[in-house]
Amino acid sequence: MLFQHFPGVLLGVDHQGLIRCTNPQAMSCLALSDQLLLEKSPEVIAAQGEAPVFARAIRDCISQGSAWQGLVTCRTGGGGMCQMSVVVQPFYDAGLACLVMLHDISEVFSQVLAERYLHENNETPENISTREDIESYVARIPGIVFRLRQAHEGALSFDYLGPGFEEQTLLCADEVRKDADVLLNRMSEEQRLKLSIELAQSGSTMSPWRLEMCIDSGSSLCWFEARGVPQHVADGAVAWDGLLLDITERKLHESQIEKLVSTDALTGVMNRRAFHDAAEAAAAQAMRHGQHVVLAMLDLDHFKALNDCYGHAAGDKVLQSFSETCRMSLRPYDLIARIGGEEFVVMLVDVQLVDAREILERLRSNVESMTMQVGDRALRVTVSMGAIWLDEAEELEMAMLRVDRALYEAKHAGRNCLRGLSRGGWLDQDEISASGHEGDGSHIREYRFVDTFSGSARLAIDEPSNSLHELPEGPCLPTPCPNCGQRQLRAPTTGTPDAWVYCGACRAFVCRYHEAADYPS
Ligand SMILES: Nc1nc2c(ncn2[C@@H]2O[C@H](COP(=O)(O)OP(=O)(O)OP(=O)(O)O)[C@@H](O)[C@H]2O)c(=O)[nH]1
Repeated sequence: MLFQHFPGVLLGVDHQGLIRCTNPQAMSCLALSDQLLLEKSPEVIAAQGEAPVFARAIRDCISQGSAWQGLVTCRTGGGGMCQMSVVVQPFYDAGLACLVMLHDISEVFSQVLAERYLHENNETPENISTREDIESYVARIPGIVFRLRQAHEGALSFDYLGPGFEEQTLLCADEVRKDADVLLNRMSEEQRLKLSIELAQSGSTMSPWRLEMCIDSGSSLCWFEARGVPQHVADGAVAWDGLLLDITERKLHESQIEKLVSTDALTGVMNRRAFHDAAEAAAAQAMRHGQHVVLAMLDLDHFKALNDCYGHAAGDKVLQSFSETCRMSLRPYDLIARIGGEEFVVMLVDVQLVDAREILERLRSNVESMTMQVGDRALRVTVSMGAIWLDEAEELEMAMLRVDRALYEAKHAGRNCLRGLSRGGWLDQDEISASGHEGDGSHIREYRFVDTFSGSARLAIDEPSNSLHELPEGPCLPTPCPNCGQRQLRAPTTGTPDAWVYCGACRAFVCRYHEAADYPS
């Protein structure tokens, strides 16, 4: 009985997930015969790209008894497509595990229009039995039925907005009907643009469209899945019959799952996988805008000993406090991730190079002064850090290798310190010192970096622009070094009288260019 008279397509699915029975509407609505459907999985009727969601809904229904409602673009026997509202529900009878109920939303829409006609004219169209029938039919359809019309000049208006719109969107249906912008203005710029692209494509190819959109009701954010089927209407304009389905709960669930898989459970910071994606995106964006990006690797010192002495639970507590200190010491848009047991990475985006050193130093010192109470003891830890700034177009994997070497240097140098790496080699922190040179009233400060990796020297000038100037590998000056007498003085080829001159023998900046070279005074 139920199968014969159900006002839509019904598929009975067994415990293996295969269709066991259908109703006559499968043929009349989808033009699919029993031969094509029986013993197949229900997702065979779903259009490409839609099948996985549909298959999962059926799997979950069979294994967990959970029901599902959604919209699926289905293939019809004639080679066409249609938008079906789908309900998957457990059904333990006659060897079945669940029922799949499908309603064609265009069909629903014509029923809705018929209902309106019925209401306005107080007449009964031939194909409709009673208003109660239609109302109960429409009530079974999940979502808000609409007809959206686009006039020739592109203006959008709603011919029809079904019941439930006001409760779900908290917007006044009458106002939205008069002016679609009342609804569209609640969407982000990006989603409005997506919608207009979908509508333009759908209007020109007369194919269905589908979009997930977020509507800001003022007091909350609601997610909807919208689908529309186009048709030409009387005045030659295009109208879409469609459904808005509230998917807020699903979106919330998805974002919780996303958070779970991207977050380190112990510390709440990002895990390695999430960091990789976020760091690549952040670095690419910063590079596009000409901003500096600094990557640092942090490793707690003697953590094994701490675990051995005070127990794993105390170690866990230290990791949590350490993460919290990182969060508090950095800006909200800097990235922090735990990539191993007691190993973390930090990415500072849009940072001036000299500031980066100060930020990381402050973090190191905050960790040093942090105390954690374990029983009657106050524990202290220290952290070693390696830091590099990212080169343009450098792969993140390569940068991770470089920063790992910088961290190794920090451990090697006695721990609880920061070591950096220039483009060519190590920046030995002990050698980094502000020379106090203030230019002539300008804000130029000079830093000395001795590159112990390659043995050559670099001169970094902290100008207001924070740009880094490397000492070119120019020829030796003929003058001997005022310190050691060796002839190994080098100066920038663009050397101004006040530029620093580096002695390869002393491995230090020893004098100004005009003091060393035959500079015309
Ligand atoms: N409590 C706790 N310990 C962890 C966790 N993950 C890794 N560890 C421990 O962290 C310790 C890391 O030890 P090592 O790699 O030898 O490093 P270290 O003792 O910090 O020495 P240095 O890095 O050289 O200063 C190991 O004992 C791991 O068992 C965790 O989630 N919780």
